[in-house]
Amino acid sequence: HSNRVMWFQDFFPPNVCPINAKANTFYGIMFDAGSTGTRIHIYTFVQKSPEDLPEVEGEIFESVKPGLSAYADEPEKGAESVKTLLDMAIDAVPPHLWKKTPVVLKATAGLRLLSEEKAEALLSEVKEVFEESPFLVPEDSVGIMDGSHEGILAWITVNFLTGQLSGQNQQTVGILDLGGASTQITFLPRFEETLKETPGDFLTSFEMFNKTYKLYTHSYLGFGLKAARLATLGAFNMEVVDGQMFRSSCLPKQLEAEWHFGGVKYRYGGNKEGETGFKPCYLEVLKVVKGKLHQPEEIRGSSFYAFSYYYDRAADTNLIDYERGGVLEVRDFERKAKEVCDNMERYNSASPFLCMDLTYITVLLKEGFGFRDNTVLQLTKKVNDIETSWTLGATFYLLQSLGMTY
Ligand SMILES: O=c1[nH]cnc2c1ncn2[C@@H]1O[C@H](COP(=O)(O)OP(=O)(O)O)[C@@H](O)[C@H]1O
Ligand SMILES: [Ca+2]
Repeated sequence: HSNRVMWFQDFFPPNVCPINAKANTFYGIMFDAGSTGTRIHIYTFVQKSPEDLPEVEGEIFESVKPGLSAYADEPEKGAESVKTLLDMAIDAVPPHLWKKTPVVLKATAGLRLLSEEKAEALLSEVKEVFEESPFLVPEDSVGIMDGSHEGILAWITVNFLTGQLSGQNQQTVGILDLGGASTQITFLPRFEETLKETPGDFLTSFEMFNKTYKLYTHSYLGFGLKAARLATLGAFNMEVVDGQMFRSSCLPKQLEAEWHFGGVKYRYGGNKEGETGFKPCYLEVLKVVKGKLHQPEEIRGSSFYAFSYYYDRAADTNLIDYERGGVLEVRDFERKAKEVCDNMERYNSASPFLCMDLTYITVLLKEGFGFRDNTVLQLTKKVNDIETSWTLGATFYLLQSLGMTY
């Protein structure tokens, strides 16, 4: 690579292109169209020399709710929510770099669950918004991301930010992402046995920063926290009959309410007459999870980074500090689930789903992935002030494919 010209050199005269000054700063804009919200990440990078990995100098982050899938029947409105966020990038990126700054939107599980027609309508409206912007719009700039990429790119992000992708002694960490509609698990297998025991479609080779990683990764569609709520209520993927009521022992007894997800309205409530509390709730949730997930032996003893709803629910219940995150064991989620579910009346002010959510997280970790009670989870929202989201990995991948980094 030694002869490669840094990409910016051809539009600065050589005498004003000081390699160590701001000229080697570049930007990337990545949209995360998640099932519960749309987010923009505007990254600033500095590449000090072609031999080093680029450095992330900063990130501007903003989000809107609901997610694109909530606009399934009014795609222009969905695209408008993207436009609002993109306008921020106009202010954040210096005008002379607009044309060199790529903008991409990747949608995840919310759009995977829509019909192809509705998803396509939304994406093509978004594409129009991009094309009217002053930024670089690569081919395939708007689309639905592959589930395996979602896990891999989050793994790249976390391991890049924790310094595991540079230098010699790489001790990579596995990651757990719990979204609204899907959940991902990704790690670098250490044992030959794991590779042998794992179904082929759970293993993906991936090249990043001149290295190839063979990762274990899988995205379980329908196993995100909100999809799991519907599954527990027996309402996931159901034709909802008008006025139909879904009940669960994981909800406060007297509760009756309505909930919108993926453009559908659901009525739900507690077990007015029957049982409520941790035990019956656990059994109810277990039906949703049991036997549905692959359990790699190797992960039982190792520690994982966890974020998204793992983080949010741990922070909501003071298991970790909302700003700083923290370290937990799987059994801490179970302890908290018991506490909340067996005292539901005391907790229902925050969210009526708190008991169900904590129980689902417990069941997913223990009975789904097969983690032990004492498996350690590092709950992290940010590392060095950068969000632990697949979006950073996706931006690296994008810059690499455009020849802007090595
Ligand atoms: O940039 C981020 N950093 C950390 N967490 C994020 C970020 N963006 C979204 N999340 C988390 O993702 C979860 C919502 O999942 P999402 O809406 O992405 O569903 P999906 O992944 O199933 O499509 C929430 O817990 C939210 O806090
Ligand atoms: Ca997500």
